[in-house]
Amino acid sequence: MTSADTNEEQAATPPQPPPAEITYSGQYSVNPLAEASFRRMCGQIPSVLRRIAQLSWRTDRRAVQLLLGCQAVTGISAAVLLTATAHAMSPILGDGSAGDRLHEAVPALLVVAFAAALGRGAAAVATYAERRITPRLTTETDSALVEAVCRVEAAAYAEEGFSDRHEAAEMGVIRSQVMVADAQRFLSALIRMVTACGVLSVLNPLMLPLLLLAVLPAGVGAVLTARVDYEIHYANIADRNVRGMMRWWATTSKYGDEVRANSMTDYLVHWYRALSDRCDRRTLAAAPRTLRIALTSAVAGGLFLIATWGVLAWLAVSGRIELAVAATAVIAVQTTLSALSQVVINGAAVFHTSLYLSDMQAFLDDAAARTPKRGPGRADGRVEQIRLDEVSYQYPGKAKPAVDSVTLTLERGRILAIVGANGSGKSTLTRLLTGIYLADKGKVTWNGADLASVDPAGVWAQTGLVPQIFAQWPMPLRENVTLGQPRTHDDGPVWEAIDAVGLREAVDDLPAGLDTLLSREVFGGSELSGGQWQRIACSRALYRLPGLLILDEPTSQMDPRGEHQIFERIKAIAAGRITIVVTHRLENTRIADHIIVMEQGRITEQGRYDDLVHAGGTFAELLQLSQDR
Ligand SMILES: Nc1ncnc2c1ncn2[C@@H]1O[C@H](COP(=O)(O)OP(=O)(O)OP(=O)(O)O)[C@@H](O)[C@H]1O
Repeated sequence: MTSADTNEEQAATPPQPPPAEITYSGQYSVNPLAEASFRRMCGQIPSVLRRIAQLSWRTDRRAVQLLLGCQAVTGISAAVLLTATAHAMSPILGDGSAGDRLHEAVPALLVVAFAAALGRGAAAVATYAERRITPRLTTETDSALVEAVCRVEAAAYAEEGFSDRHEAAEMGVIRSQVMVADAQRFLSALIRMVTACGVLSVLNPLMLPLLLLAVLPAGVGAVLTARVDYEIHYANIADRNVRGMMRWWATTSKYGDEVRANSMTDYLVHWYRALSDRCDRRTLAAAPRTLRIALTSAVAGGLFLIATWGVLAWLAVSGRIELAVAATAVIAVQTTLSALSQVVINGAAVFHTSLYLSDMQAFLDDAAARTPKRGPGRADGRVEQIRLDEVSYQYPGKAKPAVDSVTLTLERGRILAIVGANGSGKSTLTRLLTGIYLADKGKVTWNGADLASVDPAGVWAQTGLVPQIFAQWPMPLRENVTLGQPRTHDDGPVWEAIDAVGLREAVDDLPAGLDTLLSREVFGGSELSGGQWQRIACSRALYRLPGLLILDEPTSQMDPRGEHQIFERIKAIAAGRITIVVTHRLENTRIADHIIVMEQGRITEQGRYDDLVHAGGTFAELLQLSQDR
């Protein structure tokens, strides 16, 4: 092929398609702030301070007490400092020699120095207290979020907006790293400001309203800017969510081979950049608005500030206040101004935090409401029989049920095989059998108890599941088998499970045997092959000695020896449990006592292997196709 051919071919190739436009959708797509008034937004600050205080109190009471104590000391020292300054001014600006004036002012100046030192000391201790609270508060918030997601009904994952709201809630965790510091700075600035204002209003009542007017525009500006930031955050949630997922898929070593050998790097980078650009575009589009807000508030604030200084000069020049009082007023104005700007900056930060905390709390509340609450029933005793009566299940947003009016009885000691085309509902059926999903119609019973009213923990304690796509936990091999639920103090049963799947030799070859960390990415970790991982997945289900053993394509990655060994094992232990095998390798269904064939969510054929082979139905057709090479 000539280079001209190559160029022609390249020119004919369509450009890289952009990432799909995904919007944070459904009932949660409405920005809660869009219609909120400025007053309502400011009104959120006290309630978020209360929330932060409650969270901190639960984390470390003593540190909170220390923090509050420091705030009180800050207020007292600020008041003492200004009052002592006023006392020092009279002698300093009075008559007499410089030495005499200074001498007379010394006691007041000493008080000033002491109050300043006390204020600084209180600030340092407050920072220490905040640093005691923040890490644990963040960990607590983060862990609560992880736990909430792990504990919801599995059906929630398929619901509209669930993962986007999870992403939005993550921002609350990030924000929790700064919220105590923001709240602490806000409170201490507020205390300093109130104190300085008090002193100022004693000196001259006119000064205070003017000063408030000087800072008010900055406050309004900061809150409006926080509102714009939140709007952008809100608009970017869906893209950020997808970008986060894409980042993991693109960079995890698990898919490294596929990314490279299928030349996906360029497209993935293009995707990632395109999503980031989309987020940036929204952010940049808002920049003129924030600039307008900043300029307007600066101009308004500046005008009021000029008025404040003008009034102070007029009071002093016209002799309405003494020079000493005017000098103290200058210091009080400066103190109030700096405290006020801190109040505004940190108040806006607290307000900003409140937005993300509300998202996080809403998600946590929603997740708590979605934990399985199925009634007081218990699935006690070994499971002897599972029955499905006219069971149907439809995924949210899907037009047709994934499982449609299925009736079936499973008995202990028997093996059921489920076969059928892709998407015919086999995996969904296993989720219904185990109560991972609850049926929309009909009922599933374990030993006669309806799963809709039974605590699922008891059901899952009796279940061993090898799913089609199984987890490869970055944990030591032992925990990959026991899943953190050891049956004995020794490793005997672990080795038994490993022997059952023919993995002893491979484990012996690992650098630390059962202690080997199964994660190539971690220093000292090792990696297994795909088939070896699948054997681990089988061993963990066997290790549980479950009453219900479900194997969904358990040997798809195994060599024939491994596959044979697993099926021999399934047969050998079948007497003590209900066994379900989902498979596309129809030869493997020979071990089953009963086979069901699923099509579009329904059971269309059932019987034993020999009957179905000669029935001339779907099973026979699929078997023939699998042998037609
Ligand atoms: N989490 C989900 N959310 C929405 N729809 C789903 C979900 N999981 C499965 N489905 C849909 O339900 C139907 C049945 O899927 P299921 O996974 O049960 O099929 P299957 O028979 O196990 O397929 P396969 O042989 O490919 O594993 C399919 O149409 C699928 O698109």
